[in-house]
Parts: sequence; C-alpha cells; structure tokens
Amino acid sequence: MEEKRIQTLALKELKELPPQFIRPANERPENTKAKEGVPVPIISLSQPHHVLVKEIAEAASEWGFFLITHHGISQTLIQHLQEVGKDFFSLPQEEKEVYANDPSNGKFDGYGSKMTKNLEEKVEWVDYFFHLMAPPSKVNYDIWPKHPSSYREVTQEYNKEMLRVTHELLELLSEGLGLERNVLKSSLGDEEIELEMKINMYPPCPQPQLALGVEPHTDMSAITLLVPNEVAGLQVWKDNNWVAVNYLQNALLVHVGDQIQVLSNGKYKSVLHRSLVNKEQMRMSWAVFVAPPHEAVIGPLPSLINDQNPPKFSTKTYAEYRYRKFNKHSQ
Ligand SMILES: O=C(O)CCC(=O)C(=O)O
Ligand SMILES: [Fe+2]
Repeated sequence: MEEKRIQTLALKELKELPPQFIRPANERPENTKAKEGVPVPIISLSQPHHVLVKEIAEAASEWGFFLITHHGISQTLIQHLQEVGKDFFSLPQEEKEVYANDPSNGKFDGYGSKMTKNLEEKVEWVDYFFHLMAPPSKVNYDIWPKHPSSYREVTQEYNKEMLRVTHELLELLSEGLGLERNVLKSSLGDEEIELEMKINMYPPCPQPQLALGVEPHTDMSAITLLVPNEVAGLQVWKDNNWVAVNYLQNALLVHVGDQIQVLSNGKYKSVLHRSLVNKEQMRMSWAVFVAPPHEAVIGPLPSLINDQNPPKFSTKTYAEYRYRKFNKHSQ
C-alpha cells in the first residue's frame, strides 16, 4: 500500500524527495527565499489600552499578522499542550489510524494528511490532528485523542485561555475600527464562536528546499492563534516578499483571517502565509482557528460602508464561504 502518512515516509530515511512533494520551480523555498532583516510586529498586551488599540490596528492593517507577549497564558500550560501533542504523534501508527479523518466525505475531524485532489496538485509535507474545542455544546470529545490521558484536560484548559485572548483581541480590533468593542465578537456569533485546534506535525524532510509544509494560503477563520515549537518555518507575505517569523519563546502568533478582512471591509488584511520544513528536525505547530458558526452571515460591517467606501466583499454565510474556498471558486 502506498504510504499516506508523511511520518511513516519520513521514517524510511529517503535520500530523495518523492515526486509528489517536489514543488514547481517558482514555489520552491530555494527560489523564493525570505527577505532578511524585516522585523515582524511584536505587541505586548500589558501596554496602556490606547497604545494597544493603535498597535494592533496597525499590525492588522499592514501585516495581518503579529506576535503577542504578556498574554497571561502560563508557560507551563503551553509546554503541557506541546507535550500532549507530541506524545500523540509518538504513538504507534495503528493507534493513530483509529482517529483517521476522511475529508473527501466531509469528515475533517481527526488524524489526517492532505491528499492530492488531482494529478497536478502537490502534497504538503505535514500530518495533522484536527478537532473542535468550543462551544462545548458542539464538541465531540469522543474524537479527541485518548492518549496521552491528560490530552483532554490540558486542551480544555488551553481552550479557556484561547477564549479569553480571543475576546480581548476582538475587542481591540473592534476599537481599532472606531467601533464599540463588542461589534466583532457579536458579528461572529458571540458565545457560538467556534474554536478549532489543528496540530501540525512536519517530520524531517530529505530535501526541504524543494518542498512545502503548508502551501501559501490565507486562513478562512476570523483570526488564528498559533504556538509553534522552537523549529523555525513559518513565513508571512509582506510587500511582495516572504518574511521569516523567528521563534520567540512563549509568544502567541496571531493571523488575521478572511472573516475579519471581510467584516472590516479590507481595512484589516488576511495574511498570506506558508510553512517550510526542516532536514534534521521535526517542526510542530498548534493552530487555533477562531471562526463563526456555519450559519452566520458575514459581510462588510454596515457602519464601515458609505459612498466613499463601497463594500469590497460580498455577504454570505460562513458555510458558503467555506464551500467556495474549498472548491477554489473566486470569492
Ligand atoms: O505551521 C505553521 O506555522 C502554519 C500552519 C498553518 O498556516 C495552518 O495550519 O493553517
Ligand atoms: Fe494557516
């Protein structure tokens, strides 16, 4: 049987990358190097409120991406999150396969590897685990990893912190648009806002300069909150260049996603990003996608629209947005 898990393939210690992973020349990291010396915004949440509103609005408008520090999440909790994720991927292969997902049948939850959709499409060098974390009424805890046994407790604790930071960021982003602080949160469904966990695991890759971990994309979410392990790899697109995001211990990486770009009528940018892989080291990242429920109707906020500022995006349900993006329609 052809291997479908990247982790299993990586264990074979291949000298050469199999062809389905070799990117066309114009996509390869060796031909699209990141620009050196460009500092990514780093914002401390402990600053005075008015400074914070300004810095977050600037970073969200100019980059669609920033790092936050002093977010109040304990380093121990982040370490535990990383340990339980790593422990899951260290389980024997058959134990992980019990959780296998099936995206072709609309079942994204569980353990997966992106499969080719057609002959042209290249495969990403990544395995992942994906599951919903909030709201509790929609979460199916049965599909969360049962091993390690502390996975659930640690992840629920992390979810609480993600909700807290999400609410704070949505308030700051609302104020940065000159709006009441609750506007973005309520437009995204208030207590129905969904948090999804995606643990990315990028095994060592024999020829990392020819491959991509995750290909260039913007997130469909409203925002994405991510912690990586210490292995560099994330790059963000800024002023027609890739910029490498350096590791900063205990920082939280914030991506503005498509839904905030739409709600803000383009004032905030959904950041294009990609991830590279490493020859010797395993890279991991924990991405939390913050998204509206599928039935939420998302469009440019009416208070931001006038004769001088016509809507730049159409209004549609999040379900329709997802459907179109997965099927690569124009938006
Ligand atoms: O691993 C990373 O740093 C980025 C992953 C990512 O962009 C995603 O899962 O959407
Ligand atoms: Fe992403």
